[in-house]
Amino acid sequence: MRVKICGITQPQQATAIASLGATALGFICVPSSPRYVTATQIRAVVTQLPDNIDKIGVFANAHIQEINQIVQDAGLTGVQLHGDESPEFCYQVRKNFPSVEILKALRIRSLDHLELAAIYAQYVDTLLLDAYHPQQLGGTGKTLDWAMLEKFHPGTPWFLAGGLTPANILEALSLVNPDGIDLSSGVEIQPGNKDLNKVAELFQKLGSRE
Ligand SMILES: O=C(O)c1ccccc1NCC(=O)[C@H](O)[C@H](O)COP(=O)(O)O
Repeated sequence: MRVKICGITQPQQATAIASLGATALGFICVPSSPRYVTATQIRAVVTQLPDNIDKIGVFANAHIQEINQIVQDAGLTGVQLHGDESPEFCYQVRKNFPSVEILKALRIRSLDHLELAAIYAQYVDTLLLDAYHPQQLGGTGKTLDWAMLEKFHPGTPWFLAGGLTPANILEALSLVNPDGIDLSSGVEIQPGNKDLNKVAELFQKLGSRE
């Protein structure tokens, strides 16, 4: 299973988290976020990481030119669209970056909202389901209703996100069967400062399933 730790800001924490078992790291390219990092800061982290770690930039309602510039300057291997991007916009991004993984985050409010997944699945490589929060776009610590996702099979690989922690991950995975999981605030001391003990506990819990 893919494991993405999101909201990385510090090079030493990135390499430690990769060594613990993360397969992907996320960098928040949304200026209003307390976890925001510039392309220069991301590059400083990315150059320290092994090739097999996915380096994913998280954007929200950004212009395609801005995404383009940051992908190149930072050395990203993936782009996560976490705002209100339309399927058409996702398709444009997909066409612009044929060798970059494109992820669309859907902030799920209700069962009806899940129907969007089938539409977006046609235009992106991967979906990410996050919890809806009226004021914050992401990193909220709010969980989804996992029982609602028991039969969720969008036809494309997907990550489960939203309020996952070392304490609740096994319960979540007993109900839901995603291709990957994404955690941010559940493994943090404060926004952008990851708690390596919690990350280690997460991988210990995941290891106990095998
Ligand atoms: O984390 C942020 O600050 C953020 C800001 C704006 C857009 C997206 C953001 N995070 C996206 C993520 O992929 C988080 O990992 C995801 O929302 C889960 O967060 P959490 O509930 O804290 O595990």
